[in-house]
Amino acid sequence: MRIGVVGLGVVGLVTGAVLADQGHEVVGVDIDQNKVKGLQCNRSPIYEPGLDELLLKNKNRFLFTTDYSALKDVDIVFITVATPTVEGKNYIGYVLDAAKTMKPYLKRDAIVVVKSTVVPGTSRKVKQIVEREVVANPEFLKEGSAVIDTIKPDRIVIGSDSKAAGDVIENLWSFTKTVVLRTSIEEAEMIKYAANSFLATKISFINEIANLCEVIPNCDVNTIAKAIGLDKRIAPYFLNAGLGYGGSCFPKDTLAFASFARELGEELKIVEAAIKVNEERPRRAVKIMEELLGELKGKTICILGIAFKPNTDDTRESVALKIAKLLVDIGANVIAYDPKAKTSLVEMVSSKEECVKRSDGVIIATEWDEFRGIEHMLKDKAVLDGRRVLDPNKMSRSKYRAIGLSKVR
Ligand SMILES: NC(=O)C1=CN([C@@H]2O[C@H](COP(=O)(O)OP(=O)(O)OC[C@H]3O[C@@H](n4cnc5c(N)ncnc54)[C@H](O)[C@@H]3O)[C@@H](O)[C@H]2O)C=CC1
Ligand SMILES: O=C(O)[C@H]1O[C@H](OP(=O)(O)OP(=O)(O)OC[C@H]2O[C@@H](n3ccc(=O)[nH]c3=O)[C@H](O)[C@@H]2O)[C@H](O)[C@@H](O)[C@@H]1O
Repeated sequence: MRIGVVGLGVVGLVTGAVLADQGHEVVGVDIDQNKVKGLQCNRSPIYEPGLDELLLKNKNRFLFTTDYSALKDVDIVFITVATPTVEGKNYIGYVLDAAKTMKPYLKRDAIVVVKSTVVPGTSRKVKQIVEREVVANPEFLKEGSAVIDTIKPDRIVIGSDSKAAGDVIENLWSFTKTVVLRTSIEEAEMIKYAANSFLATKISFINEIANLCEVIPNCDVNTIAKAIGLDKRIAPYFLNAGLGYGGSCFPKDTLAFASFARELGEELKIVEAAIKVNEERPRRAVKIMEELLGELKGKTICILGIAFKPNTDDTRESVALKIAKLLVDIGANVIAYDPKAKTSLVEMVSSKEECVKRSDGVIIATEWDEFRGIEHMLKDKAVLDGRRVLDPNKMSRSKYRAIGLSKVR
């Protein structure tokens, strides 16, 4: 089929690349000229495992442009533009702009698919604008495993008014051989927010248990998480205690969902509590460093990992950067190392060895594999293992703290 993808971020690029790999002719449209130019020269704007290879392999089937008229022959067009949270609310301006701009070029029977995360009611607005069938097909991929998540998703959600339009999209994704849920448009939009909010809540829940473990002797949150996760009703996933959730989605989507509910006169109390717990994480990390090192003004703190999670160069809403900012504000010197991500907020150094060597204290903020097994490098340093990558038995008792591990052991 001929497919359009509007918005070439993680979701648009991966969706386009995977569909091109299935033999479809795909055209990607973005308003960012630099991004499009780079893609035309085979330069991917993001690091995502497997994506470069897929783009290269399908370079004749996935073309890039800033010109919306390239959508004139497409059978299906995905809207994958950004939907940031602005002043606490889901901003759908880019989605509506994309819909308005594409409309004059679309074939009469083209199907418009809303893949961006949008509050219930948005896809129906898109339908009014484009005057074509609209399908809500939310995306559940994770950064760092976006390609594999798109090829093998846990489920596909297809919300549509028209059975025929829904069938076309169901058929498009049939190669994934996964469970398909056919829903109303509004249910599909709601499922996305409910899923992200539930996952964020799971993380905040275990982070509160971690806080409690730290003030009880002989307690390790990892043992608690493992044991509760063996109950099939709880499941072992998303129970890694740490410095809190970051990234381009959980923080923005939980906020937007809670304020969307409030506008309708409903309070999502649990989601609001999950947000509050998460917002307190960076300050807690700084407090632990203060307990280890005393006043941090003038001290050098090395942050290992600034990406919001491993295997990505994405630093959007990265907890590491929030901690860095707090440290800078209180007068600490902050240096950081990350295998892939960059920032201009603090000095980046080129190796973990240099970062550690120059520091008084070390915070492990992202669980990159290369930070495992480095206990020997950390002797004589104050260390906060914010992502539980170190072996507590190999660490000094007085200068080391780990999230969710008793202060007194
Ligand atoms: N990043 C992720 O892991 C996931 C993101 N999502 C959702 O998917 C959507 C896209 O997210 P990302 O790929 O991270 O976005 P992104 O922010 O990385 O990229 C969005 C792209 O849209 C482009 N854009 C904005 N307005 C445009 C317009 N009118 N016409 C054409 N292009 C336009 C921007 O230039 C940018 O390149 C968001 O709604 C997000 O919540 C859903 C699941 C996973
Ligand atoms: O809507 C989205 O954009 C996506 O948001 C998340 O994906 P992503 O943000 O890429 O990454 P996650 O693996 O979910 O991690 C998010 C944050 O939670 C933290 N996290 C995750 C799991 C855990 O157990 N503990 C924990 O602190 C990570 O460190 C990271 O900062 C969801 O997992 C995806 O299903 C969803 O599609």
